[in-house]
Amino acid sequence: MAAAGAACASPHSSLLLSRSRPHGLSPASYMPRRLILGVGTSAVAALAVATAPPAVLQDGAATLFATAGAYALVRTFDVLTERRLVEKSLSRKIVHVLSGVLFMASWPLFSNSTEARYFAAVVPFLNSLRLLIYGLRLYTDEALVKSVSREGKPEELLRGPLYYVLVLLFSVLVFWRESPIGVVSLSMMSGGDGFADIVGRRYGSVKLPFNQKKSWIGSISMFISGFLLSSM
Ligand SMILES: Nc1ccn([C@@H]2O[C@H](COP(=O)(O)OP(=O)(O)OP(=O)(O)O)[C@@H](O)[C@H]2O)c(=O)n1
Ligand SMILES: C/C(=C\CO)CCC[C@H](C)CCC[C@H](C)CCCC(C)C
Repeated sequence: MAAAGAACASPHSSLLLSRSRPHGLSPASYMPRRLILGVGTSAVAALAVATAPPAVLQDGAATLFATAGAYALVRTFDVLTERRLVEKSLSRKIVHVLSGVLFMASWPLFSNSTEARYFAAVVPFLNSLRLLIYGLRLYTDEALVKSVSREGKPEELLRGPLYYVLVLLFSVLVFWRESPIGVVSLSMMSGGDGFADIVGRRYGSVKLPFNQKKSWIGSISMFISGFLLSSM
């Protein structure tokens, strides 16, 4: 099994083994070993295929995991702001950064099937429904409003946060993991924009000549963090 595993791990190991005769082995004793290795390798490959979970199960589990993660993220920052461990405006930006970054980080959990992107799209879709329901005040969710709004008004959910999850939804459906356009755009929107705020608000005393609300350091942080994130 270990030998077969090693042969699987490196495609050359099986070739090397079949060309060179190990010391102390007669051709007679060596031949069956070659045979066993060959059979073992294909058996392990067949076993791996047979025991792999069906794509639909894998994608279903990944969707559940990411949906629960999104819920936990918002709850965590609600608790942190409630206990005054994190400032409200900082909490909103951290949720902004982490939502996109962790969502992209969850993509490898999905299978390679053609339907995988639709499963992944369920996560921003559910979150957009959630923002609509609470933003329109059909129900109330204090935690969500506190974690992602500026002033604590439910209507605010229908602006920045809703546009944000709709961009995630669009990018997953159109670009998924296959195009760098999606990854770069989401990295800029989540990481770049979030870091521009976090750094710019604290250290951005020198403003851009054409926009007095934005600073040089904030804009530079946006490009650097967006670039680093998309290259990861
Ligand atoms: N290039 C940038 C972007 C942002 N900022 C800083 O981050 C703050 C928020 O910027 P932004 O994220 O663009 O604004 P919003 O999220 O729309 O607004 P809010 O201030 O309500 O968070 C700005 O006021 C500014 O201090 C900056 O210095 N340079
Ligand atoms: C505060 C926000 C934008 C305005 O600046 C972001 C709002 C985020 C949403 C309420 C939650 C979005 C969750 C993502 C769709 C999925 C995250 C999954 C991950 C595994 C945690």
